[in-house]
Amino acid sequence: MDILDKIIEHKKKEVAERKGLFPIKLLENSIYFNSPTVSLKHYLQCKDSVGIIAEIKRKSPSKGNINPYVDVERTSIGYMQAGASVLSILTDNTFFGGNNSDLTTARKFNYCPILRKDFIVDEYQIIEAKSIGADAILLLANVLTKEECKAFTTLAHQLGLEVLLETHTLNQLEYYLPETDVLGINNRDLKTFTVNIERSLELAVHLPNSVVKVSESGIKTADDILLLKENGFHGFLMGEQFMKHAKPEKACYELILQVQHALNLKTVSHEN
Ligand SMILES: O=P(O)(O)OC[C@@H](O)[C@@H](O)c1c[nH]c2ccccc12
Repeated sequence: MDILDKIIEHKKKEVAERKGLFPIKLLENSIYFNSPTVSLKHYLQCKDSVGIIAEIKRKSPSKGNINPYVDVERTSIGYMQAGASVLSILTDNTFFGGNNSDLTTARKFNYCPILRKDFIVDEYQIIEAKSIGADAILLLANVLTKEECKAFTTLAHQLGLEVLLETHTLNQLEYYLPETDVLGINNRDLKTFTVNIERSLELAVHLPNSVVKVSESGIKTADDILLLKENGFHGFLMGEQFMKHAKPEKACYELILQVQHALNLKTVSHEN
């Protein structure tokens, strides 16, 4: 049994418990349940932003503790002030140290798209995502059947949420549907933890330009982002590279400055 199997087994038990503790009727009473959402797809296509999806990740199965006591209010606001386009908040507690209130805290203080990063195995979690203030959910092709992905996408849209579909292999690109909002390519193999951003480049050539694409995991430098941008990526999901610093928002700010500087230089040299 690999780590992904363990996570999913645990998640199914957790969801069954939560359904008992917080029935759907209760979730529907949340102030966020009927609130309008902010479009991830739209924000990722804004021409004047770099496209960073900045993540709050306290720990991970591959790295252990990264920043267990992060101040979510300060860091989420700081990420947005740094020029990030989207926030990604891990809400899984057992393996990633996050929780639903991290997302709600980020929601209270920011007007931007917020991705709920968790392992969705049940429709209940999609309703829960809306009730805690998320704008978008992650669906993993690694974990779900094509039919489940389709049904979960339909429910997400009914609730006003967008879907980031995460893939890792060529076969999984078949999960992409016309109604999928954003396609993610995870550079990390969730079963072995090997990370290589080449994975994004290899898979992207099989996709039409019109697909909004996000490269996820293992992104470290401005050069990584420039390379991915040249290959048609709109979004860059980054966790550890920021979170390993005491002030993740400062690392985010510096990286965005570097990318903007490189992009400006490029425009100037094209003009000459
Ligand atoms: O910390 P990194 O290497 O920058 O990766 C961020 C993000 O892509 C990663 O946390 C992630 C991608 N897909 C996931 C699915 C579940 C949990 C976590 C993830």
